[in-house]
Amino acid sequence: MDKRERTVPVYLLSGFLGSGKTTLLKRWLEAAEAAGRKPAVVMNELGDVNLDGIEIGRDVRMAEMLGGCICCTVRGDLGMEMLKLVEEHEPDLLLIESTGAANPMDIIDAIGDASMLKRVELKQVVTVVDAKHLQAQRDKGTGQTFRLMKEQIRCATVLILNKTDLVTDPEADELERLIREWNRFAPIYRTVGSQIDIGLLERINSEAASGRTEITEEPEGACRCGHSHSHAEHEHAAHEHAAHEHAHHSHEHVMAYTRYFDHPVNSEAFEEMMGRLPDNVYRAKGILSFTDTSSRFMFQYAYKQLDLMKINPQGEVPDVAVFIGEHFDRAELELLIRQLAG
Ligand SMILES: Nc1nc2c(ncn2[C@@H]2O[C@H](COP(=O)(O)OP(=O)(O)OP(=O)(O)O)[C@@H](O)[C@H]2O)c(=O)[nH]1
Repeated sequence: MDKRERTVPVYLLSGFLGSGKTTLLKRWLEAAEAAGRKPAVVMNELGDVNLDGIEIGRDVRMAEMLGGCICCTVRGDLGMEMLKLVEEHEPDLLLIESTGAANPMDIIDAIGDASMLKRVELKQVVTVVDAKHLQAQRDKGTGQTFRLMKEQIRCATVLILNKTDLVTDPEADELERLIREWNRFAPIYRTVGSQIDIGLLERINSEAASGRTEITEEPEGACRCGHSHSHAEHEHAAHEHAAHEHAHHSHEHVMAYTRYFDHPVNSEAFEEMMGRLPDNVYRAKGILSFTDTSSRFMFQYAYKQLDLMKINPQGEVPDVAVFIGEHFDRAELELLIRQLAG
């Protein structure tokens, strides 16, 4: 069949900050490449630089949407970027990685709008859940982060309970029960390093996201995305709208601070500084040159866990760090960073 007549399947990767979406995206791209399929990617970052994109192969067609979240500030651009990718590159599949602060409901709407203009079809909403973080949020029991995580879980057609190496088996059982209360339909897979059979991920439950599932009553705790529950959607239109309004604003508490570095820093001082980050800075990533090593490093920090990887980025990539958290004091953070520079 002529590629232009085919429908391009779209997979949306959702999940809170640092849950393992990029790790999954990389696996997906490897699987697509191994199967001889051509993927295209839309990556969205809250910060002004796409650090995750550096890890993705240069030959993958990618649209970067930076400095805002596709579910609101740059939402209008998503459809356009998708259509451009499809038009120009005729991919076999399209993967969209949203920021961890995004509410999938709004992105699903935007994909729906794009599908009216081009043959693209949302196949799965894959929500990656950080087991340890969900556990901590559940223990706290309130707050915008907890509500957003719940929303992301509700909208999923497939759920990945990731980072299960950081919880015990009984704790993972408990978390699955909690997730089930919010989403009764999506299969749940436990993973470490988002390791899952991608073929399976593409096959399972494949009608759910595209609106073909017939559901005669809205089950308690069901997804409110309105894409898989067409009956309920009409009956509860007003309620849906209220939920939408609320959800649309539910992540405004999350903020990003992008900091460029003019000089290399000491690696030990850097690790020490990361250990002193305030609790409300729960995610950070960046690329740095150290005074005491010859290679450059990419760092990833999620909920107190710091990983450093040697990298050799292509092209001009500045030394930069992006810090993401809730209502944190930028001045306090800047002070920590200045101390680092000596
Ligand atoms: N312990 C543990 N760490 C993991 C696991 N999966 C991913 N990580 C680490 O968690 C960090 C965040 O992973 P990413 O894949 O970048 O998460 P993300 O959801 O794309 O993050 P954002 O783009 O900030 O929303 C990285 O340092 C990963 O190496 C896991 O199963 N266990």
